[in-house]
Amino acid sequence: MSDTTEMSTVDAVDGIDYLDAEYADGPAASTREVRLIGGPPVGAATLESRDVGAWFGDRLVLDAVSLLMPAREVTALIGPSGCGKSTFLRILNRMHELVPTASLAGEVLLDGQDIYADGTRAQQVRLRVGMVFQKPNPFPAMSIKDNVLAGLKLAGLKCDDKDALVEQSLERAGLWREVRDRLNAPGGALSGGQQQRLCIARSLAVRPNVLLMDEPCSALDPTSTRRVEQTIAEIGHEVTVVIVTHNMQQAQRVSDHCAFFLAAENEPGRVIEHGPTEKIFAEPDDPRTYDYVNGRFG
Ligand SMILES: Nc1ncnc2c1ncn2[C@@H]1O[C@H](COP(=O)(O)OP(=O)(O)OP(=O)(O)O)[C@@H](O)[C@H]1O
Repeated sequence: MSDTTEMSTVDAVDGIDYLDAEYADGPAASTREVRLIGGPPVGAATLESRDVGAWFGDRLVLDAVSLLMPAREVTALIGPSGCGKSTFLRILNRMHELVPTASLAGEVLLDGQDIYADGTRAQQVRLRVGMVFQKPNPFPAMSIKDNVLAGLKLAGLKCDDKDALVEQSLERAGLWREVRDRLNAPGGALSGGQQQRLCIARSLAVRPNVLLMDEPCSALDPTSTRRVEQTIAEIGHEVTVVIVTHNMQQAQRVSDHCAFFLAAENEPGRVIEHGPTEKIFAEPDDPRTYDYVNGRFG
C-alpha cells in the first residue's frame, strides 16, 4: 500500500484461509513438537516497515518510518511519551485500523509480503504477528489450560495434541514448572507476573512468527519483570520480538536492536536513529539519542 488508505473497522474473527493445510516445518520449539492443523507457518519472520505514516483523523502522528526488524532478534522501540511507538506497534499487526479515524501510508512486509495487500485479512495477519499488552489480560475465570488454548479456539485452529501444546507453550513462556500441578485452576488466581507469562503462552500457542509487546512489564513488580525479561530473552531466539519499553535498562537487557522515536513539538513522531542496542546506548550518532538514553529528557 503506498497511498494513504482509509481503513474500515476490522471484521470479527473471520476464519482461517488455510484450514486444511498442515504446517510442520520450522525448528522444534521443545523436545515435544506439536503440530497445529491449519496453523500459520512455524518459525520467525523478518518484519520491515517502509515509509510508514499514520494519522488519526487528519492529524499525522508518525512520519516515514522505515525499520527492519530482523528474524529471531529482539527490537526495542524507545522514546518519550506520545512519539508514536504504540501506534507503530499496532500498525505491525493491523490493530491500528481498529480505530475508526485511523489511516496509514507505506508498507509493512512480513518476510517480504505486504500485510496490507489486497485480500490479506487482518485476522490472518494477527495470527502470524501476535501481541502482548501492557496489562496482563488472561480470562480470569477460565482455567490456565483453557487460557493457553483460547487463541487457538478463537481462530478455529485445530491441534492434534492439546495437552502437549499447553505444556510446550507454558514451557516456552517460562511458566510450566510453576503451574503444571494446577492447570485447571483459574488464570485469575495467578500473580501479575505469572498472568503476563500466561498471556505470552497464549500468544505462542498459535505459533506466531512475530510477537509484539507493548510495555509488557510496566504493571509488574521488579521480580516479575526480571522473570518476564528472561522469557523474552528465551523466546527471542525462536520468534521475532518487537517490544515497546520506557525502561532503558530493560531495553539494554533484552534487545539486540533499538529504534529511537521522537516527536518534536507539533510534529509527527519519527525514527531519529536505529541500530544495534550496544551502539545506541554507548555511542549513538545523534545527540538527541544520547540525551534520551542518558535520561536527560523524556
Ligand atoms: N485512538 C487515538 N485517537 C487519536 N489520537 C491518538 C489515538 N491514539 C494515539 N493517539 C495520538 O497519537 C500520538 C502517538 O501516540 P502513541 O500512543 O502511539 O505514542 P507512544 O509513544 O506509544 O506514547 P506512550 O509512550 O505514552 O504510550 C499521540 O499524540 C496520541 O495522542
